[in-house]
Amino acid sequence: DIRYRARSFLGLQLGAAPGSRDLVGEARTPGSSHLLPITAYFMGEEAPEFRVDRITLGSKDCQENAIVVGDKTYVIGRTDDDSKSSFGIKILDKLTQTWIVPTVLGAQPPSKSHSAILINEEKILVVEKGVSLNDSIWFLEIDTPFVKQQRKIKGSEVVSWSKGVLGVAQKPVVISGPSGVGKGTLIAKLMKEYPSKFGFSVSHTTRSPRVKEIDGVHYHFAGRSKMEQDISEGEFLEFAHVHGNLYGTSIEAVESVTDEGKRCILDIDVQGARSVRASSLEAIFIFVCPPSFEELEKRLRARGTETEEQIQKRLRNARAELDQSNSPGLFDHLLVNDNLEACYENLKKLLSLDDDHKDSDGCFIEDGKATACYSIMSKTESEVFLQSETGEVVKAAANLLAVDLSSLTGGAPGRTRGLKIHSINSIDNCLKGIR
Ligand SMILES: Nc1ncnc2c1ncn2[C@@H]1O[C@H](COP(=O)(O)OP(=O)(O)OP(=O)(O)O)[C@@H](O)[C@H]1O
Ligand SMILES: Nc1nc2c(ncn2[C@@H]2O[C@H](COP(=O)(O)O)[C@@H](O)[C@H]2O)c(=O)[nH]1
Repeated sequence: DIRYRARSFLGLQLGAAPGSRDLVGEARTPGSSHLLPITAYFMGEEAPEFRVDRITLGSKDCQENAIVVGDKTYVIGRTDDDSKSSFGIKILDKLTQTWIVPTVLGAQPPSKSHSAILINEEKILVVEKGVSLNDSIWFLEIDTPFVKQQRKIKGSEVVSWSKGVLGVAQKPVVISGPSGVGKGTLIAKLMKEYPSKFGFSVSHTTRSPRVKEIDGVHYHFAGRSKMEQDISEGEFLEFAHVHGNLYGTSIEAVESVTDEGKRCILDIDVQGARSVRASSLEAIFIFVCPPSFEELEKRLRARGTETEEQIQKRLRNARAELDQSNSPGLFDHLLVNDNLEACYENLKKLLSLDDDHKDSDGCFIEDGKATACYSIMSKTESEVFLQSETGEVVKAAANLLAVDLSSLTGGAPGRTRGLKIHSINSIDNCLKGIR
């Protein structure tokens, strides 16, 4: 039913009289020439300035989608500007009756034509047409933990693009512990033994390189102002002031490892671990303890990389970090690094125990690289159905795809991993799902 489908696309109440709190537009349903009279009214008046009056959903000239989420309406539009086209996003706040132009974080979709649907209070699914299926699934994060965090930092409205990635990656491993406990030593052993399985998240830091440290390998050594600017532009998953310097994990540092099909290892302090815990990145958190405070001091001195003043600072901070290792819900595992070999064996055991996520399972689409032209047809609680624009719905059941929403896992901001897509064998299955 065209009206039903248009309503579920837009989240709008159709046929509402002027004066009601409804948004308005004109909707053309996929494969149909019907135009539905939807005129957007707001508090008795037409919405000002950015009026949504030409929504042509699912057709080639798709320009705008309006998605209602509580008191806000997100308008996702495509703007053609000289030779370049890009996404424009505006938010209508019903309470204040104002249009807000949010800061948009993350790499944006290719901005061809698209369809969109709200999948939960945190994310809008956007399906791009005329690109490969691998590149067609995007999420506009509107209220994920990452967006909430960025909103707080910027003090203004923020949304963030996140690309859907087929298949499930293994959870990254966050390793924390006081300076000198042996985190780097344990990670180096792991990377040496399993070079194709694990990849190191190369952090940024404002501290000076030590002898033998290589820029881009051990750290990205950065100037403070550039790093602060990149942080304010949302490029970092987490950052913290540690022992008098700024350290941070860029989103790219984690995603480049995961994109290589490797399990990402992060060596970060306790503040950083807390931030990652609060982010959308699902990870395993390990705290490494020294056998005693005296032994920690001995190792730090024996390493010979810090001045006496820096050693004292690191030891003071170590006490605070050790206190926080028991914070409820922060660390999943504690490892005591007394005998190095024994600790390393325990680390390996612990990591293989969590081997429940196999790489790239659950994707049933054979050719994700072929150019696809799908638009969103409908949604159930756990799946979104996509219809090929080149097929006729009733006859060509193979042209229907289901995106499994239950399988999504948080990647670092910028990617949503765990996408499973399968073709619908029978139109009946699909219709059953919709009903
Ligand atoms: N189990 C161990 N027994 C004795 N020495 C160790 C052990 N583990 C690591 N070390 C030594 O302790 C020193 C500190 O180790 P490492 O640099 O790996 O610590 P870290 O936790 O990574 O420190 P930071 O947080 O400052 O980077 C190194 O000289 C290392 O060789
Ligand atoms: N929050 C973050 N902490 C980090 C990051 N990279 C490293 N660290 C931590 O800093 C201290 C000191 O490291 P050092 O190399 O100067 O000895 C140590 O505890 C690391 O775990 C980061 O990106 N974010």
